[in-house]
Amino acid sequence: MKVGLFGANGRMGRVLIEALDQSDQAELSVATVRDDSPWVNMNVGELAGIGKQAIDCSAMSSLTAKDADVMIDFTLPVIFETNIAWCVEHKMPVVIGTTGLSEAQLATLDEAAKQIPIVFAANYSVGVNLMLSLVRQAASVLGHTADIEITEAHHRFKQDAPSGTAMAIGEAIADELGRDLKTCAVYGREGKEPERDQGTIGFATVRAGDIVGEHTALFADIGERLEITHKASSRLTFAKGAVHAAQWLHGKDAGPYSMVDVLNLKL
Ligand SMILES: NC(=O)C1=CN([C@@H]2O[C@H](COP(=O)(O)OP(=O)(O)OC[C@H]3O[C@@H](n4cnc5c(N)ncnc54)[C@H](OP(=O)(O)O)[C@@H]3O)[C@@H](O)[C@H]2O)C=CC1
Ligand SMILES: O=C(O)C1=N[C@H](C(=O)O)C[C@H](O)C1
Repeated sequence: MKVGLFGANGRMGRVLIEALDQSDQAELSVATVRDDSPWVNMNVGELAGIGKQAIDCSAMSSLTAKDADVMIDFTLPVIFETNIAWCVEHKMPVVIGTTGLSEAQLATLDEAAKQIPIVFAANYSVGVNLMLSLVRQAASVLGHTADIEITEAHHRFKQDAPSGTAMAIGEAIADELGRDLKTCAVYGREGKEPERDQGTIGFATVRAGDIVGEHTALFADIGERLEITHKASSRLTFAKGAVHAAQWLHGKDAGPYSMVDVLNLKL
């Protein structure tokens, strides 16, 4: 199966090249970069630091529908519309990992999924997708009495906050409790504040150094607290999950799919 990459030179793009090199079933067939990128014609293996590979990076404008069976897109929201429009126009299934998408962009994604198969997940690790079930269970038992706080930490280069995963954890907990995250979320605190409102879900963000990605959901009452934590120590975890998703997506009907579908995690 032929897999293509948008944004081959990004942090995730480079580890996706590595994950595809390690895959027995998926083969990297095209790796795009901006038309004016210094990486156009750079060998993908040399870009990823894994030794020379069969193909070089291509300018985005040279991409054709014959180049891949499925595309993978881990880029930034600024280029999201361009990439998804290309996939819709060329009837190309796509695995999307870009986070920080706006409400309008999520609506565009839903519209596109009426025409092409799309896997979209804020986090492609098995552990985080299991965590999304565990926090629901914790919320159903403790959530009506405990204070709920979600904390996340990432590297200094990350451009969106809170992380997509933190938002997905918040959505899962709010959904389980019948709350609307839009109205119950509190993002950071500063200065003099009234006593904590138990109906809220708090978010706190750390950006530092080279932290790959850490998330904790805290359920705290008087006398006890439960913390559910996931720590990613390698981006290869996300990349391997995305390659797995691409293989799973190949041949599927149009529709929106999640990593829970890919992993069949109906817990
Ligand atoms: N779902 C998941 O499991 C995970 C999701 N992510 C998400 O993946 C995304 C990428 O992360 P990361 O690799 O660290 O980010 P990087 O900043 O390292 O890479 C971003 C990529 O997008 C490209 N890009 C940015 N702006 C433009 C533009 N205007 N036109 C064309 N290309 C553009 C960059 O190309 P250029 O260098 O030329 O600008 C680069 O290839 C983020 O949204 C992150 O949150 C990350 C890890 C896991
Ligand atoms: O930007 C990152 O690096 C990551 N982004 C994703 C997110 O926003 O949740 C997933 C992972 O934590 C790494």
